[in-house]
Amino acid sequence: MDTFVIKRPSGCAPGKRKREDLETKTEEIGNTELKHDETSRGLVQSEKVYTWRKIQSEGLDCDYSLLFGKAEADEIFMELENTITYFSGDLTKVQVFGKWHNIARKQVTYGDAGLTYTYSGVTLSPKPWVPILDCIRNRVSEATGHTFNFVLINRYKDGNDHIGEHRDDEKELVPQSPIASVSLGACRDFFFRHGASRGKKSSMHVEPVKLQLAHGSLLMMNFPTNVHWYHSLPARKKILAPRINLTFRKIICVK
Ligand SMILES: O=C(O)CCC(=O)C(=O)O
Ligand SMILES: [Fe+2]
Repeated sequence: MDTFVIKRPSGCAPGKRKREDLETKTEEIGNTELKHDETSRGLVQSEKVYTWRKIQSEGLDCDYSLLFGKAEADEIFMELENTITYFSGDLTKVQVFGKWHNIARKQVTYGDAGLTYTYSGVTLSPKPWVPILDCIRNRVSEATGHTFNFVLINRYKDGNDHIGEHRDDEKELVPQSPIASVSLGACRDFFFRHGASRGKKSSMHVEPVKLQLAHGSLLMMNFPTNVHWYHSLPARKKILAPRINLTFRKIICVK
């Protein structure tokens, strides 16, 4: 009888990473089901099946799913806490209308060698990939079919930390590429507001879109969301637990 070969390219929990290409008939199931398809050669392969929620409005197109079950998400969160080192010094400040402010969270970037991007007027190179980030990135690619060469990580120590309204519309991004936002830790509210309905002189009324980004979730922000819509993660004083968000992006490679 043919062997059942189950490829596990996506195990992100630290103890599971080396078990790729393991030959087994049994499989652990996290938050996702596993689909086993028998091919004509009798080879059985496994594939995770994700349940997606489509979020749409005028020029907004997002997909939301749980990428990791609780146990795996807990392990990934701990591994990130143990391995990720965040920016310090001047890189923890941003300039808004000429004035310097401390950002209300910690940040760092990782990515492919040779990439550069501009952050608050400074051109930087991302840190090199580390195994836990490779694992998460692979899982996102497996779930979405998209590839990414860069990640911006934000750490919110508690509900006081936040990010103000902005669009992810940097000129370094590959035009029309999606942004994949993975959330771990405390569940937080996340808001989208249409650019034309912001402020007192808004030209039209479009209902804001409010989401909750759960532990282990993936939010795909597809084109043209970031053309028309601003997003934010407001402060929530009652939240005491930390949260880590990773936005995987595709940056233009100029070599
Ligand atoms: O923390 C989040 O969910 C959003 C982060 C974000 O908008 C960004 O990094 O551009
Ligand atoms: Fe953003």
